[in-house]
Amino acid sequence: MSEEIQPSMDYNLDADSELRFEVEDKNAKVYVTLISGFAEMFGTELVKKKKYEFVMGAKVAIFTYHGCVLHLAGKTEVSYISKETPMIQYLNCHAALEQMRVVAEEKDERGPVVMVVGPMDVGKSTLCRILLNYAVRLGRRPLYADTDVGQGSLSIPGTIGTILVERPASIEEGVSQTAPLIYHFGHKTPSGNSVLYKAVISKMAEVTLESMNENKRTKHSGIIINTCGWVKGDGYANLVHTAQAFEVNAIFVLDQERLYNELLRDIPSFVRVVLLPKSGGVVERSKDLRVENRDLRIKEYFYGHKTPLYPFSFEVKFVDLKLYKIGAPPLPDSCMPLGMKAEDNKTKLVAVTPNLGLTHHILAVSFAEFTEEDVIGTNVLGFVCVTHVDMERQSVMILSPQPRPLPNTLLLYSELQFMDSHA
Ligand SMILES: Nc1ncnc2c1ncn2[C@@H]1O[C@H](COP(=O)(O)OP(=O)(O)OP(=O)(O)O)[C@@H](O)[C@H]1O
Repeated sequence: MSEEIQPSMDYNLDADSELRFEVEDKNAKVYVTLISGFAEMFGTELVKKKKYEFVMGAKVAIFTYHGCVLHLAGKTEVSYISKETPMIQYLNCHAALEQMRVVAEEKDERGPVVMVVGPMDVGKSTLCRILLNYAVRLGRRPLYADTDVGQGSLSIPGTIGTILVERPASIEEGVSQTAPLIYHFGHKTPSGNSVLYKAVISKMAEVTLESMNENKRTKHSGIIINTCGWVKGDGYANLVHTAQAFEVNAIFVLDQERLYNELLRDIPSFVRVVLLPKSGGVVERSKDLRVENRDLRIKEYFYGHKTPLYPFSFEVKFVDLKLYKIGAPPLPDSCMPLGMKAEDNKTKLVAVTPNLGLTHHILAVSFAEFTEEDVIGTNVLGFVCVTHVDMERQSVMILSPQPRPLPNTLLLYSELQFMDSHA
């Protein structure tokens, strides 16, 4: 078989410009090397002469403040240099946050808590990554809270979480996922259960803010909060709730003037609300691609990304499972017990009797041992996937990152599914 000759080319970038490219081919491998000068990818500096590998799905911008030469080898979908980037504005935002951190240090107060908002595909996650990278490059130790349940970066979809950021994101693998604090939500969009979403956000915010008191460096460094692209109606109400719960002191609004004006109207004036342009390079993702991405995140959870992981498969008897779903089906207020609102039902733990419908579903393994505990407000240990339900044997087969036994048997049902094609 003759090997296809791969294109390879040097790109000369002027100061304040970026090389953008996408990799779409399933088997393509694209390599980038910084030949001379200085360059960074979403805030992480490239090491000179090091070869970085990108595979299918990569949508990349390599930016330079001073000019550089980059070598690009392999089949890309598009590759071009752009001089129109909002990086200087993003850098100014970082500088403003840094000033707030200096003041926080002097007064031993909490540093900036900033929320990044905007519609879908405007580069919210990318801006968070840039701001976090710039902060750690200056020796800061900020927290990153990801409240995007659909396309979050800290764990599998259907969850929200917080992580302490101690080093710049890896060029090839993104934001580090070491030891995040993860909360189960169980739906791929906040609209799946808005009451529960708000309750989980409140709890996560409380714990995250409290954790800042344990470490002075983190306290002064602050928090960067990423949000969902759902900005209308209930989605907007969720954003306002998140801002209140985290007691934010700045909001960066990407691309949408309407959202910016709504926030100016509804958020107290001591919160700085800043409108920022989106980068022309941000790539729109179709609905199908979002579904694919969600699937990929779950696959990576069990099977790893660059470094392969080897999950375990074992049987668990129905009697050994304490399986719950959060949120009972809606009842009219008139049918509710005295003093309860229909809303309370949405955060209620409902026992699930195992059945065939569980097949392929993700289950969150709770840290809580008893239902009397605050299960919704307790973070999770990890996730398993039901690969098979055997009604005759009264058991389920599960895919788990750890060998048997389950570290805890209180499991929470998730609407998200994963077809394990490896099994
Ligand atoms: N300047 C750029 N040039 C090329 N690609 C970029 C650039 N900025 C961001 N991207 C890519 O665009 C894609 C979408 O960006 P990002 O995930 O930050 O958007 P988002 O607003 O957070 O999306 P969502 O609505 O799903 O939360 C990502 O794959 C990212 O790598």
